[in-house]
Amino acid sequence: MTAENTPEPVNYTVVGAGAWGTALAVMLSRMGRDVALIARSEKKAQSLQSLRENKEVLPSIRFPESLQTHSLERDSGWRDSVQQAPHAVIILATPTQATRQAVRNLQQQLHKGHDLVITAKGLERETQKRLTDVVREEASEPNLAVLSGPSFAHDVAHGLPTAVTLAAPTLDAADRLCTLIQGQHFRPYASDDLTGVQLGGALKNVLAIAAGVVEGKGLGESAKAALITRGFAELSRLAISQGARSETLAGLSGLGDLVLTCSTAGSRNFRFGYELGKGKKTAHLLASGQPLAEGAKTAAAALALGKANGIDMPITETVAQVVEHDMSIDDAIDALMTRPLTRE
Ligand SMILES: NC(=O)C1=CN([C@@H]2O[C@H](COP(=O)(O)OP(=O)(O)OC[C@H]3O[C@@H](n4cnc5c(N)ncnc54)[C@H](O)[C@@H]3O)[C@@H](O)[C@H]2O)C=CC1
Ligand SMILES: O=C(CO)COP(=O)(O)O
Repeated sequence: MTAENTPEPVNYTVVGAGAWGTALAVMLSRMGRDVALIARSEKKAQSLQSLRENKEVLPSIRFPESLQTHSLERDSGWRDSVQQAPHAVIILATPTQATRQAVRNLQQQLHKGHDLVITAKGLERETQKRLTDVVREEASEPNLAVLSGPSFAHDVAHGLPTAVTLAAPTLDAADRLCTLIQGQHFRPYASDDLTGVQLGGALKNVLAIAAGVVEGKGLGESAKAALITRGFAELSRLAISQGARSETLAGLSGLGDLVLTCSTAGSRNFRFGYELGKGKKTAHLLASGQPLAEGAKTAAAALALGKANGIDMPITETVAQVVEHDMSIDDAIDALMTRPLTRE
């Protein structure tokens, strides 16, 4: 290949140095790509850079040499690198409720032609908006995509086989990004259903809290199977009312992720629900530094979206009552089991 047709190297920047951002940055850099992982604070960036691992969330996962860490607090030159790159893939791995603020912070870097990949799973609490809408309000230039699906940070960081959905406005755009984001054991499937992929990821977290409650309260495996099935029905009702396609919801980013997070204490949403099932209250869990459980903030937003669209969401409503208003688990069970009988 001559110098003229050698493709320009892609700039990879991952914003948010928590579990998911770190796992994705490690996965991408293991493929020999240069990756910048951007922490919120300079102190965190320096600690990651000197330890070469993220001890708090992914202990003993060594950073490949091609992974460098920087921060939003100090411009060590990474902002210019993104700004001047002919093509950058910027992966946003901050929590849902921090997404708007994170995009505002990156506005100078978000050029036309750059790809911005959203990986958070939730709805903005105040507005009930999906994150593509939130990001569009703050930055209209970059190409938007969404990465979602059954994928624990821990599994990806350990190089275990993982399949996810990568959605973009067109299948061509999604195909192109899949080739840029795939890893040796990280397999993205292309989709053009941004709505379905986002709503599947956001709503499964609410249902995972309910599944954790079932486990914590000892309600049995039959109850859990019923919850997952009826939960999937209400997830689908809301998502389809917003324009999602049913085949997306039955895929990796919907049913796939629902099954994963409702089945194991590896999920933080499940663990949050488990503690609620054991009688703990939300305020106590938040005060004791419980790790991020996106469903706790998305439940009320999803319920409001459902109400605005005339969609019945009994499980989501019950989770919102338990999380936001300390409804007792016994009352929650009664509320669900004494609803008028209906047809499947
Ligand atoms: N951990 C996992 O297995 C997976 C997580 N996700 C999603 O990824 C998102 C992030 O999750 P985790 O990384 O696991 O959470 P985390 O709590 O481990 O990390 C979040 C990180 O974002 C940083 N942050 C917060 N606000 C920020 C801001 N305004 N600007 C820059 N950085 C900011 C925090 O300092 C923290 O390092 C969530 O929406 C989650 O649902 C998706 C797939 C897998
Ligand atoms: O989304 C995830 C796996 O696909 C991670 O789930 P938790 O946020 O519940 O840990």
